[in-house]
Amino acid sequence: MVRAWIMDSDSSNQRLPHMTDPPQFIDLDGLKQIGVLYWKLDADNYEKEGLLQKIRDERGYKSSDCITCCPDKLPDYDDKLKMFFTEHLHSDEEIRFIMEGSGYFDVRNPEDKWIRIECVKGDLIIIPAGIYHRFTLDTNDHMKTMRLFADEPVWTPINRPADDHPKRQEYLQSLRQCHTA
Ligand SMILES: CSCCC(=O)/C(O)=C/O
Ligand SMILES: [Fe+2]
Repeated sequence: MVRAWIMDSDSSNQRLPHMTDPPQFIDLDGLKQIGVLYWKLDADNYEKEGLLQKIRDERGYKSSDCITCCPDKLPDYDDKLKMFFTEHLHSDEEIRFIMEGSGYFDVRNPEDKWIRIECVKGDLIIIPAGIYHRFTLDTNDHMKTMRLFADEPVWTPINRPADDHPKRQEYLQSLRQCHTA
């Protein structure tokens, strides 16, 4: 099952877990409260399993592609990983289905602390539009992921600060509504 935790304040080696001592784990409900959604799929049999297609149909994801993050398969590997790890938001959801390997998606919680989400083969994660986040490989240095998109397969990071961005405002409003409901 996916694990998530509040990160420590050590800014060395982004690929290490960076758990606090003792660890402060966040469960699936805690992730859902900040808009992050998660499913576990059978990465070796997902077409037959049918759950991915069901999620695609329900959430209207029209296109997808695959990206393999590793030194010999990702063009401009160093620059891309730097870009992925630069805190940013997107105007759409970020939907990633891990087909091989592993990596960390970090998201900011309402107190602006980093929550590290450990994603491994079979994990499907949806990071909401407007949340500040970043991505890094872990020390295994390999992750193959399917990227799903509501429309054209376009990936545009909007680096922090982007507090006035409409989707950032919309996201913050959704958190307020969640906590007053
Ligand atoms: C492993 S998917 C590449 C990273 C990415 O698309 C993104 O937006 C990270 O936040
Ligand atoms: Fe992103």
